[in-house]
Parts: sequence; C-alpha cells; structure tokens
Amino acid sequence: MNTEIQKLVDKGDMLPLMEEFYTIQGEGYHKGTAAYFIRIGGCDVGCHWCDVKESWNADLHPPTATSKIVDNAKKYSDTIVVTGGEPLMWDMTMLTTKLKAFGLKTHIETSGAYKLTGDWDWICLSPKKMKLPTNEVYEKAHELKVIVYNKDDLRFAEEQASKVNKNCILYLQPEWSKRDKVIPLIVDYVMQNPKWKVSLQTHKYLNIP
Ligand SMILES: C[S@@+](CC[C@H](N)C(=O)[O-])C[C@H]1O[C@@H](n2cnc3c(N)ncnc32)[C@H](O)[C@@H]1O
Ligand SMILES: Nc1nc2[nH]cc(C(=O)O)c2c(=O)[nH]1
Ligand code: SF4
Ligand SMILES: [Mg+2]
Repeated sequence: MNTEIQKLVDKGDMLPLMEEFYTIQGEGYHKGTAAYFIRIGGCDVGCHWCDVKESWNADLHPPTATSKIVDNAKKYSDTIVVTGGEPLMWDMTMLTTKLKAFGLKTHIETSGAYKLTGDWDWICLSPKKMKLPTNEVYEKAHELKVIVYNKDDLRFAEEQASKVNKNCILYLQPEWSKRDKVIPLIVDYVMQNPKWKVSLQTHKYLNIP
C-alpha cells in the first residue's frame, strides 16, 4: 500500500472494505430489523469457529474512502451495522461522524478487543477469551452476546456479565457448527438463569446474508 493511502487508513479516512449488503439484522436485540451492513476487513483475534475467516487479512480488502461508503449506505437504510473482521482495529471516528451527519443510526458488532472509537447508537459486544475487551467497552455496551461452543463458555459468559454495565442486555448465542449440541445447554441455562436471553443467527435459518 502506498504511504499516502496508509496515512488515510491510519486516520480512518479510508477503511479496508470487504463487503456491504442490505439485509435483516439476524442476531441479538435488533434481530428482525432491516439494516445496511458494512463489513470492514482485518481481525487478529483468531476464533477457530469464526464464520467470516475471509475477513481476517485486511490486505485482501481494498482501502475505501469513508465518504464513499457513507454516500452509498445512506441510500439503503437509516440503520447501519458496522462489522468485520474486527472494526475497532481501525479508527471509527470519521466513518461514524459522517453516518451521523446524515441522521443514520450507527450500530457496531465488536469483540471489544481494541480501543473503542466512533459515535455509536448501539454497541453489541461479543467478547472472546483469546483477546479480552477493554474496560471502556464493558461500560458502554448495550448488549453482551457470548458465543457458546462448549460448556466452559457458560462460565466465561458469567465472568463477562460481571464486567458489563447494569443496563447491558445479556445474550447467549450458539456457535453455528455446534448448534445441535449446545442449543439444549443454552435453553436449560436460560431457564435456570433468566437474566440471560437466547440469540440465534436467524439470517442463517432465513437463508439471507
Ligand atoms: C464475524 S463477527 C465480526 C465482529 C467482531 N469481530 C466480533 O466478533 O464481534 C460478528 C458476530 O458473529 C459472531 N460469530 C462469528 N462466528 C460465529 C459462529 N460460528 N457462530 C455463532 N456466532 C458467530 C461473533 O461472535 C460476532 O458476534
Ligand atoms: N443478517 C445478518 N445479521 C448479522 N448480525 C451480525 C452479523 C455479523 O456478521 O456481524 C450479521 C450478518 O452477517 N448477517
Ligand atoms: S473476533 Fe469476530 S471476526 Fe475476529 S475471528 Fe472472532 S468472530 Fe471472527
Ligand atoms: Mg455474520
């Protein structure tokens, strides 16, 4: 990458854009709501079950001007979900400032492992054992969405719930490839511990992006 573009990426004025699509938010609190998704490349958290491993290498995704991303996104929806990859590897200030200037609602899907930047109407925090969230994102998260791959993830979920703010809504979401095995565990757990809710990847059942 040439140094001029590198500088713009460092400022968050350009971002490695993997894909963007208009769909229905499948997961968590806003599930069922139409939204435009912006998927930013780059992630080094390394979840072995990640369902978008193609996003990990930022070099494979073209640096794209945030103004161009926003000019396009605003045509589709008043709700924009920024995901990845791990969007917080990049400075989200410019992107969210521009989205907000058009009156758009800004939502983020994040592991919280990097400094929280950007102006967000909704933060979905999905913490990962390998690279834990920052203190700031525990304070600001609107929902905590823990992925359950095995029993130990229920222990991890309680540990993470003890760190978030008191208004944060708590979700357990089955890891997709293990869903048949873990859904019964989650169902029992939520009935025993009703502060938790179930989140499913409903877009995968609906066969939409
Ligand atoms: C692909 S990640 C991108 C955003 C960010 N890196 C993160 O992990 O929150 C988007 C959401 O999908 C979840 N996810 C990824 N792979 C999954 C899988 N195999 N089963 C269930 N949820 C998954 C993540 O935990 C996160 O909540
Ligand atoms: N429909 C739909 N809903 C989603 N919610 C979070 C997603 C993500 O990959 O961040 C996602 C996604 O990829 N598709
Ligand atoms: S943090 Fe998110 S994008 Fe990164 S590997 Fe884990 S699920 Fe995938
Ligand atoms: Mg997804």
